[in-house]
Amino acid sequence: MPYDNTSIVLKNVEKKFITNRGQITALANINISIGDGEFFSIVGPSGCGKTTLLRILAGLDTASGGSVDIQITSDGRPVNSLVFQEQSVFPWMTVIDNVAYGLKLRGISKKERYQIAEKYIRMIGLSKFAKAYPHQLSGGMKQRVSVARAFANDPEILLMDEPFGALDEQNRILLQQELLRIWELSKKTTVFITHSIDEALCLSDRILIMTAHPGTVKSIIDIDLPRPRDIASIRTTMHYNELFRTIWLTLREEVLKGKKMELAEN
Ligand SMILES: Nc1ncnc2c1ncn2[C@@H]1O[C@H](COP(=O)(O)OP(=O)(O)OP(=O)(O)O)[C@@H](O)[C@H]1O
Repeated sequence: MPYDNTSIVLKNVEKKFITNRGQITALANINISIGDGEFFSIVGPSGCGKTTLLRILAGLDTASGGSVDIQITSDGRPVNSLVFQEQSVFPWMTVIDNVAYGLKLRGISKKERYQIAEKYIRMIGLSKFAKAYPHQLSGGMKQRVSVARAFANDPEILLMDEPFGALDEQNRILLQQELLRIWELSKKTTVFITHSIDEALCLSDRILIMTAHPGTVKSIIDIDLPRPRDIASIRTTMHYNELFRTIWLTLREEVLKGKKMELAEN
């Protein structure tokens, strides 16, 4: 691995849930090391445990077994920032107050937090809406506000659960390119869930492909496409197409397995 330090180390992570249909194993035997500054994506069939894994990394849930080690910051910055697919903006706050929210919790003065928030609002192209309330924004715009808030927090680790899932294609490409640019500048360790092979390929250093239920590591693929990346150009390369094919063939088996299991359950 090309990283000097690891940021996240998962050993034999397991997650079981008790449901009214009995105990289910959502995750089993997860062993992964994510490098400091790495862009690491996770793809897998629906229900394979991607969100569960991210929630464990975020500390919103605990593993039933195994160990989760995450590098801690010493300078009081938050360890992680989480961006969900569903928009997680506060409806009673303006755009700028939403973006500056994490900074306020850290006791940063209003002047400074507004300066930082304005920088990220500019980056996501919403300067004209800084004083607007979420109900005045489209779904995609609200999604961009959550992304800006995550960056403004300046966390050690960015955890993103399909952050662009609700966007139309044009805004999605713009934000992917923006995320690439900000990531290349900041080199934040990023764990990114997506259903899109293309999105994972354009953004990542490595892609974890998970098995269908229970979620385990099927394969981890190095994405050795050159950086800095331009999304439009990278898609036209032969290597992109080869990687796409490899990932799809690996994932396809699991998607079909997942569908068979679903049919058997019903
Ligand atoms: N709180 C919970 N209680 C019981 N079962 C749960 C809970 N959270 C998740 N599960 C189950 O764990 C499994 C993994 O769910 P998870 O949401 O992590 O999958 P996913 O890969 O993110 O799915 P998708 O791609 O559809 O978003 C599923 O079978 C789900 O039903």
